[in-house]
Amino acid sequence: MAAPFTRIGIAGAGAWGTALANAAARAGREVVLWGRDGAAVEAMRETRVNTLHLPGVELAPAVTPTASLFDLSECEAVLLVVPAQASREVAGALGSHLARGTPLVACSKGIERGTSLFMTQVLAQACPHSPPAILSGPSFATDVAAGLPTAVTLAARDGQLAEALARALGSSSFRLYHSEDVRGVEIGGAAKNVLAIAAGIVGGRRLGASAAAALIARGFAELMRFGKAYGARAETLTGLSGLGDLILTCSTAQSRNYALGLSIGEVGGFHPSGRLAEGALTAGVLVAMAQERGVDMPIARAVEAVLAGRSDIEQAIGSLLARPQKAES
Ligand SMILES: NC(=O)C1=CN([C@@H]2O[C@H](COP(=O)(O)OP(=O)(O)OC[C@H]3O[C@@H](n4cnc5c(N)ncnc54)[C@H](O)[C@@H]3O)[C@@H](O)[C@H]2O)C=CC1
Ligand SMILES: O=C(CO)COP(=O)(O)O
Repeated sequence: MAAPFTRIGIAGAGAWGTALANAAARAGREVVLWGRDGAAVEAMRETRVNTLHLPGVELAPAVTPTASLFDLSECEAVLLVVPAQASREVAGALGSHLARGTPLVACSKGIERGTSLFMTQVLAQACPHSPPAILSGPSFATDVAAGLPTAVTLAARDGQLAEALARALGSSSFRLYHSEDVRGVEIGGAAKNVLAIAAGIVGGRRLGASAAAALIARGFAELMRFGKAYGARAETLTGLSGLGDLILTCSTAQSRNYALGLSIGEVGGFHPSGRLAEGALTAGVLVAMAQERGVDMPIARAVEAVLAGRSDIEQAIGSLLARPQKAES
């Protein structure tokens, strides 16, 4: 029988971790929310607001903030919600605290640089006694925190586990679909962030709504090609975590990745804002992995070249438009 998941741990008290903590509380769970910054956690305990990352949103009464990883040891499942590149470090530190078999759900969107591993592969290595799962889909932290209707996908290799976790975290405003296609779900979230930077550049350069739509459609073709080459199912890539999240993130400056592209398009160069934009960290490894399997991803390549300073925007746009005409695929 699946665990009842009475108590859920959240490792990472940024915008998304805090929003997920409230969502889990809304689903009727007891929630322990871990953040690494002791002073910020203390302030959260006193004010019941995560002023730094999710201002204006009150923590639900069932959420207990803590700066001690030990406090996650009683949790029946833990959501890992730190930036993708920090996932190995935090999952490794969690390992000694979690009971054997406690599911660990990756909620970040990226691919590990240096190893080219997807998030659940990183978790499996760093925390080998926990079955890994992935939660991803079109969902801004502010929307989820506000209780606006949102739908995402939760995947685990064990379909019964995915279903039980989805049931434990879901509510009328936060709907979770379950899946066994772990790879498909994690690829969609990682790739769409890179493509969203391109969409932002198109917006910042004022290239028009037609170009924006073309970018999404051709970007989706790249995501599909990459996903198929790495073992994703087509129906996952066309679902919430693939096409759904691509459309969301390529459409509004509410996305930090789109906003980064917007500023590049407007200003003409890459000036890091200090806000997390996972696509900027994923672009290089995504393009390298595409190349390795012979997958053509011209838009992702152009984003990577701009971010690395090897190409300016006019060159990047020019190289995309100058590609030889070909059959649509
Ligand atoms: N904000 C959003 O709307 C959504 C974000 N995500 C994903 O969630 C992940 C986290 O994003 P956000 O929470 O929005 O970022 P954020 O910038 O709001 O928060 C990141 C948190 O991680 C912590 N952190 C960073 N490095 C750490 C380390 N080495 N050890 C421990 N903690 C560390 C920071 O202190 C901070 O609390 C990203 O992969 C993002 O793509 C997914 C869906 C929605
Ligand atoms: O993943 C997200 C929405 O689904 C959040 O996007 P950004 O990280 O670009 O803000």
